Amino acid sequence: MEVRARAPGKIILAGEHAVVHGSAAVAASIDLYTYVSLRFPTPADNDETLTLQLKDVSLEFSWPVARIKEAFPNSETQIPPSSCSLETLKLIASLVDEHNIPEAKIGLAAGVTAFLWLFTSIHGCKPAKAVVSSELPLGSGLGSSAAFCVALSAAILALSDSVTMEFSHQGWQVFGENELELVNKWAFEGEKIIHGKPSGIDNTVSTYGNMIKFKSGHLTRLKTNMPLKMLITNTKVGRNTKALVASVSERTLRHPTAMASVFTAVDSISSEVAAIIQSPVPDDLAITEKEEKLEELMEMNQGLLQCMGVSHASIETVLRTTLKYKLSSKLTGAGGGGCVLTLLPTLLSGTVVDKVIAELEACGFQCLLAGIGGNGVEISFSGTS
Ligand SMILES: Nc1ncnc2c1ncn2[C@@H]1O[C@H](COP(=O)(O)OP(=O)(O)O)[C@@H](O)[C@H]1O
Ligand SMILES: C[C@@](O)(CCOP(=O)(O)O)CC(=O)O
Ligand SMILES: [Mg+2]
Repeated sequence: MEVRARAPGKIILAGEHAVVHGSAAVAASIDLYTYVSLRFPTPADNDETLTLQLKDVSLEFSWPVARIKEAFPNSETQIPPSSCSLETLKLIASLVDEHNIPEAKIGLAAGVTAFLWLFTSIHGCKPAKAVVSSELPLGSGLGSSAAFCVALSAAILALSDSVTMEFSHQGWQVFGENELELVNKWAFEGEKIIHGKPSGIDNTVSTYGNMIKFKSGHLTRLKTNMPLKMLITNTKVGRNTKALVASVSERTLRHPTAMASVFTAVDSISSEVAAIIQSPVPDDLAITEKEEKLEELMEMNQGLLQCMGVSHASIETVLRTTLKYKLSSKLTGAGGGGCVLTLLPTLLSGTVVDKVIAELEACGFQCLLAGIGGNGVEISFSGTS
């Protein structure tokens, strides 16, 4: 039997980085997904390897199960989810190192390590093949790392004894609440391996979908009927979330009082964004007023992200370009390059949208309009057991 899982990427409307330090943040899922298919070989396959195929980067990693047992002698299935100790991380890293990942793609090692930790923790040392592909740009602020961990955790758990719910064998299906909680906890452990110190917002919004407020590990699901359209501009400047999160923590150590004020300001912005998004929208005038408030809050949040040191020349170019059309923007995700959000007001003409996209693309950026607030992780079965 083969299981497929798909988990969405996300945008952060307010509060990135500050959320790692206890402030509130608001995020929404987007309709771009990471897909994982997982199957166990049949006896006829005579396959004794654990394989991870990463289609987006055209790499495949395969280990004989005996080699994993040898490198990792104390591996045991973990119930409930637990963190990967430093010692185990080193053992897994030695398995990943055997594959000589090209230097330019070294950021992938953390993802491969997360896979090995999630798989062996849930299934032990067993042959299997996982195939990953994504519609998300990797390392761009749209939460590819979280979607990777959520889709992997969902697929791995779906074929484990930890999930006992009955599934029909047709189309994409959602897990029950208990299963979602388990997927989210495991995915968080994977994100820890990739991000170092994640807040948990990315894996949570990828698991549950829709729009959420997140503070100190606590999730509030937001209900909204406000139409929200965002242009996503990928500067295509590569960066690494782990390094950016660490740089904000270092600045916080150097300037604890000033940074505490920055984080408090972001907390208020996120709470206001959540309140605006949730309040009823009786008419077009009310929508315009709300959009104007959101635009101002996005600009304020961007200013504070600059204070944290995570903006970038490419991000500033997007801000200046969109401002020419009186549109407000902020970086989304870890910054340092990556993606920028621009609010597209409901009454904005299509011609202006086309012009701003043309100007951004002429700078070498890539624009996309994704659907916001769809389902979280889903799974689908095929084949017979
Ligand atoms: N589809 C994928 N295939 C392989 N690795 C992936 C994939 N998606 C995410 N990753 C892992 O996540 C890392 C990117 O995560 P991160 O720096 O947090 O950026 P973001 O989450 O904003 O995309 C990659 O370097 C890789 O380790
Ligand atoms: C910077 C941060 O707030 C979001 C990172 O998102 P991304 O990996 O850049 O998509 C980190 C976190 O919350 O774990
Ligand atoms: Mg990430």
